[in-house]
Amino acid sequence: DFPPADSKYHNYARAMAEIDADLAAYPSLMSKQVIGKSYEGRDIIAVKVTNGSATTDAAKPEVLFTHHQHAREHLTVEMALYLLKEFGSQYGKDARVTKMLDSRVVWIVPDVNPDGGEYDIATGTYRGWRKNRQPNAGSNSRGTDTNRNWDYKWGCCGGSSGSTGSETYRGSGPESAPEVKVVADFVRSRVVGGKQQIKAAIDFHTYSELVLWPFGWTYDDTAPGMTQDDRDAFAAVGKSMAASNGYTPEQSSDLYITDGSIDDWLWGNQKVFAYTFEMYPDASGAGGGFYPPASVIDREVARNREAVLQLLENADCMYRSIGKEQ
Ligand SMILES: NS(=O)(=O)N[C@@H](CCC(=O)O)C(=O)O
Ligand SMILES: [Zn+2]
Repeated sequence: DFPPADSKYHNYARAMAEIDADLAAYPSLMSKQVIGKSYEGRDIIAVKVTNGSATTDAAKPEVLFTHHQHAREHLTVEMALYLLKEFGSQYGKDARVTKMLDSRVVWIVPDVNPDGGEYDIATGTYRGWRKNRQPNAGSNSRGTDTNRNWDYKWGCCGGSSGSTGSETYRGSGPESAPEVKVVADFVRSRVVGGKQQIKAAIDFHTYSELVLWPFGWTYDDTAPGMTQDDRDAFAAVGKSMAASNGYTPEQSSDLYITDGSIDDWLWGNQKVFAYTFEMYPDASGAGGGFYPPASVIDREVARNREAVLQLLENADCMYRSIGKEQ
């Protein structure tokens, strides 16, 4: 479990229990589905948040929030729990939240890598673990970096490693990590009538306080599959979200080249306007690096409230942000 001083953080069991309590408290807004299992057999869940009695779901654009791809980035699970609490408690009270839950479907996958998260805290002292806990054939090194395992330009461009011991090991093939296949299959299941219902997404990470958008595999702003309008819409909404939380907005390759990332696949393969948020602390790491004190949780999860609302409000047409309909 977490060290005693950090007992406010939720381990897997406590996070799942908190979510079940939210489901019980807000039955008309929330439902849970198990979308698959981690390598070690833990449930990977998706929580659906919408006013079920409003117009049929078919008419509502969908937005996906994913959390905890990287084991040591525990603040991102707290971010998921905050969103569930905020949506549940503010529906019918806050006009923007109410309007969004009446007109959007929100999917929250609160823990993509539960095995890694549990391993990181299993001894009561943080291990600094990043990857999943899947063994690698012929190697004593465990773990695939799930954020290099998505099936878009996998291993194309020096943005990942082929060495099993590397922190950015891309796996034996695209979607070789069970956790990635589970979430990718879920996203593919949201193609209805040939159209992907999910329009926008945020994958939460720590740290450095950044709002990132694709592509990560190339330094170029535009490329096949990313027109100037696409890029300008990504940047316009990205900059607006960053202005609200004080993070730095940039294309993810401005940080470093990554290949096989979730955002490149969500946009490149599914045309989902997908962002990565790197949460607190800033790039200096002052404030605790991957392990900020529990005292900052409430402030740092609430810091993204406005950005989340802005993405929801833009999700029906991201090009509106650049004065286009497309
Ligand atoms: N959270 S993190 O691992 O330090 N940074 C992310 C950045 C993701 C990205 O650039 O798309 C990663 O390298 O997967
Ligand atoms: Zn990360």
